Amino acid sequence: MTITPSNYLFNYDPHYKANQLICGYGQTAIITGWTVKESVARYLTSKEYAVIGNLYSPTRGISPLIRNLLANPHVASLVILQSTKEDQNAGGCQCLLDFLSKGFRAGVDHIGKDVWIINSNVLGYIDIEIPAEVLELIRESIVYREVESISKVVDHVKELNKKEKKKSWSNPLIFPFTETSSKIRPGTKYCHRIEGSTIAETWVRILHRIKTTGRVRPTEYGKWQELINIVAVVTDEPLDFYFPEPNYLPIRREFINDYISQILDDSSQREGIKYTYGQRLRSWFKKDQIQQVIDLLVSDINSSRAVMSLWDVNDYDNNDSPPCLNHIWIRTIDDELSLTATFRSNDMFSAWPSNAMGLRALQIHIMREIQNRINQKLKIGPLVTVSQSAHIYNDCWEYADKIVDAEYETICREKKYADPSGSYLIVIKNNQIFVEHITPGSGEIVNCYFGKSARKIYNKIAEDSPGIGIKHAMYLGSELQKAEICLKDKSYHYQQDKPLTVKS
Ligand SMILES: O=c1ccn([C@H]2C[C@H](O)[C@@H](COP(=O)(O)O)O2)c(=O)[nH]1
Repeated sequence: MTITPSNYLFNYDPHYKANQLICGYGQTAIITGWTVKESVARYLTSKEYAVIGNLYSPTRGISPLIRNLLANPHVASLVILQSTKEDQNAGGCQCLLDFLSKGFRAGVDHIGKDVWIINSNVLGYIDIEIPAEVLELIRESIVYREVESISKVVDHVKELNKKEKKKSWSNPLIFPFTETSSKIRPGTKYCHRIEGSTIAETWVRILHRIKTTGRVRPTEYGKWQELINIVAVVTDEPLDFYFPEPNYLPIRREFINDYISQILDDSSQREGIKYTYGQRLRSWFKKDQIQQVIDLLVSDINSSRAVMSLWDVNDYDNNDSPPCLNHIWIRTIDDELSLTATFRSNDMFSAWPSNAMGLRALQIHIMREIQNRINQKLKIGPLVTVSQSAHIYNDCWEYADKIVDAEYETICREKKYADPSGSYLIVIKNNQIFVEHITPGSGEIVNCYFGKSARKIYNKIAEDSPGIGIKHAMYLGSELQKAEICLKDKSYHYQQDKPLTVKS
């Protein structure tokens, strides 16, 4: 009896990101880049491929892919699909191709960890735990082809399946994987208000908050650390966007224009592309919602009906990847145009900075369009994002920690004096502690407190002004205690903001 090639079955056994892969029984691994993997799988039978999976990031995605291939040495060929703008921006597939054709060298990643760096114009890393000779073995043993459309993937895979089956090029090889753990402090689970002047600053504060108090929980993608409802308020992102020097954000300025177009511009439905936010906003519901909001606010700048919706109730039934960004509200107050957006689920490490920049671009666009049509000067107000599941995936924990270690202290050191809750002037008068509460900037007196006990006064202030800044509250506690000491021990003289001095 002759055995036809299709009778051979190989079991693909994924060791990493198993639930993100479509596994089959053939010898060809298909890497779909940013194209939805199911849109390739539907044209093939499971005997025709070994595995089908996405490759998003050259720094984080190539290592698990190579580890899985080493654990499955029956894979003889790779078909690498690069067909979307996102593939060009992220460069994952290009970097993988460069690994195969140009190799790699020893180096360190941007947090100082030893890694293999791929010889490519795109920055890509491979875990140092995989020995160099093993990486050379995989480069010599696997054949590969780059293709630019789903139909070409299918044709090529079918062609490969006509050929003789190949012998495995090695025994399965598995290498250790160092997973970083997290020391978590107690903290509230729900609703965190995090404010920063720029997207970059706010991002570092978000990373710090999730890494220190977020709950670690399993998800279908592996582990992540999560807080529920992070309300991020970006107060002063400049119109041309701030990128720190050196840039510690996970995005580059060149990437942002393409991303902005995904939020601002309509796009037609294409196989393999999930959706774009622009499409949801401009045409999905047969209305241009961005234009609706502009028209509404031109006719009534105070309207509280400026809502854009991206969530379609049908997403429950027929969308494997329903939009993470769900609602956007525009609201003007004191001539400031603010934008608030809600996300059902938000990857705060890899996605939030570009999400925030895209939304800021939308906010600027809407403000300028309204400005052009009305006789009223508008200012750009804050950008607010509400992320219901605000999470960081475990493969980013180490990077997140390094960024927090490098940047958080510096950011916190920048003094911000203006507490929107106002200021407090403390003196000793008539043998009592006397406190005046004044408005920020204009300094009008709105309330006063007096008594002999610091504790009673600060408790009352905390009850009256629960929105007071945390550092401001701590400062007031220590100032009031100093005043109480001076009241009790007449040899000391009290002066706000000055060290305790003995009266001469
Ligand atoms: O604009 C986006 C699109 C996706 N994601 C992240 C959130 C989740 O980590 C993942 C989507 O997974 P699901 O919730 O759809 O399973 O992608 C974002 O943060 N922002």
